[in-house]
Amino acid sequence: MVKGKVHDPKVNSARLPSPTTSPTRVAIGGDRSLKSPNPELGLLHNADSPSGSGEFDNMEAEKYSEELDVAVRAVHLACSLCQRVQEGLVSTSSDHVKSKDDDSPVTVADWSVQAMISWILSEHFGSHYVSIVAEEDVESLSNPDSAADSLGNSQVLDAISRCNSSGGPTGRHWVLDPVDGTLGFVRGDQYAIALALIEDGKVVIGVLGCPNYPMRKEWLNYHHQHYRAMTESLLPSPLSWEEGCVMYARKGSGKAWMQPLIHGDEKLEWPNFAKSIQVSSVDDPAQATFCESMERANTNHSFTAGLAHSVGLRKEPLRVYSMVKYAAIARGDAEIFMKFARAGYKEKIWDHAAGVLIVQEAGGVVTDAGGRHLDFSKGMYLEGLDRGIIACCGVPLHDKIVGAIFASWDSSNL
Ligand SMILES: Nc1ncnc2c1ncn2[C@@H]1O[C@H](COP(=O)(O)O)[C@@H](OP(=O)(O)O)[C@H]1O
Ligand SMILES: [Mg+2]
Repeated sequence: MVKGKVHDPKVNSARLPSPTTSPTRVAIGGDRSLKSPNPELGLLHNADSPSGSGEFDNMEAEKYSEELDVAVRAVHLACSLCQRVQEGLVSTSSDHVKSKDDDSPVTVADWSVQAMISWILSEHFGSHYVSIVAEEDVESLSNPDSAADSLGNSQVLDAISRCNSSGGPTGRHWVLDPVDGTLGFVRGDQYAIALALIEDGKVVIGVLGCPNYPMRKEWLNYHHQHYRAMTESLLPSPLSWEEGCVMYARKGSGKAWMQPLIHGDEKLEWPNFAKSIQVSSVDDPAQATFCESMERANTNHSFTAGLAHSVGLRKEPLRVYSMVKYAAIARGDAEIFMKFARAGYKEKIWDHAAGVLIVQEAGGVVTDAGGRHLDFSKGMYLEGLDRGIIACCGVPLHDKIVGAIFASWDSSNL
């Protein structure tokens, strides 16, 4: 059994980069730094703030800056934790992977990340004020065959069980997928840590950690383990193959940001910067890359192949696990993401909230197959979702795909 690293001192003492070019950094380390108001919180909204903005813009830019700051730092920590667990998983047996009631896999990383992020949010904002909707429930941990013995202590179980909100149309709810794309995670491939804040039914901040995101978009096609070995042998300096990023956005800012993931001891010294990201400007289907779930069970590959053909997409689909697909759209590394789950499957808000906001703020469009915005106000499911999800870098491609769905749906066997 892999040991849980929720309170790993090395992870907790890491200093996280501020999302701006400011040289100032604040340690997330001990309880105090999480509990006390952070004097540097302005750093985040400085990054958001349009130049020459007036008082109103400053007020707008300050909105959610504290939440975003805490969330970005928490996701960085979660990424470090997952990287260590994944390294352990791929080098040992599948003993560390458990199955939930629906047979989907779950690992100690899922519970550890959920416990850690729940604990960070509660320490910072007060456990009575924090509502968290998250993928893992504490019942699966009570299973004698679960990883509970490696997590063990009651504080951790408390932190996990605090994530028992089911969201809804009013109030503030944090939404967490501790390890999205668990199959990718256990196979040593792509996965994501997704944290979003929903207020009165709208996603207002989104943070997506993608620990295995490659530095070259072509490498998204390769299994993570393979490209890592390949780049180590091909590239001159060890830093060249550094990978992984944390992306984030705040609703209405019209901007999305990306920080490189901090690695090992470099956590303490890593230059402090965040880079603005934008969707691709490609609107010619022949030039566009579309991505979709790796798993046939999660989306209908033959329906998307038909759509691709009818709108003139020429490239092979990019099949990637997890919300890394939203990350690829937001970074401009792919143009389209489509998902058509089998009839009866209800999409969960934690599988989309963070990614949708980041793509939208990076300039993209995300709707259901009927062209309507996704509704995050109905609890833990995307109730009312029309058939599937379409994320595009821009309106021209989006219109073409929604038009093609309209034209072909009735003749499909979906
Ligand atoms: N039958 C199904 N149809 C559609 N989506 C499914 C599904 N079963 C699981 N999923 C969701 O698809 C996510 C993985 O997406 P992808 O296929 O893009 O990698 C899973 O997230 P988790 O891995 O967090 O459980 C899960 O929520
Ligand atoms: Mg998920």
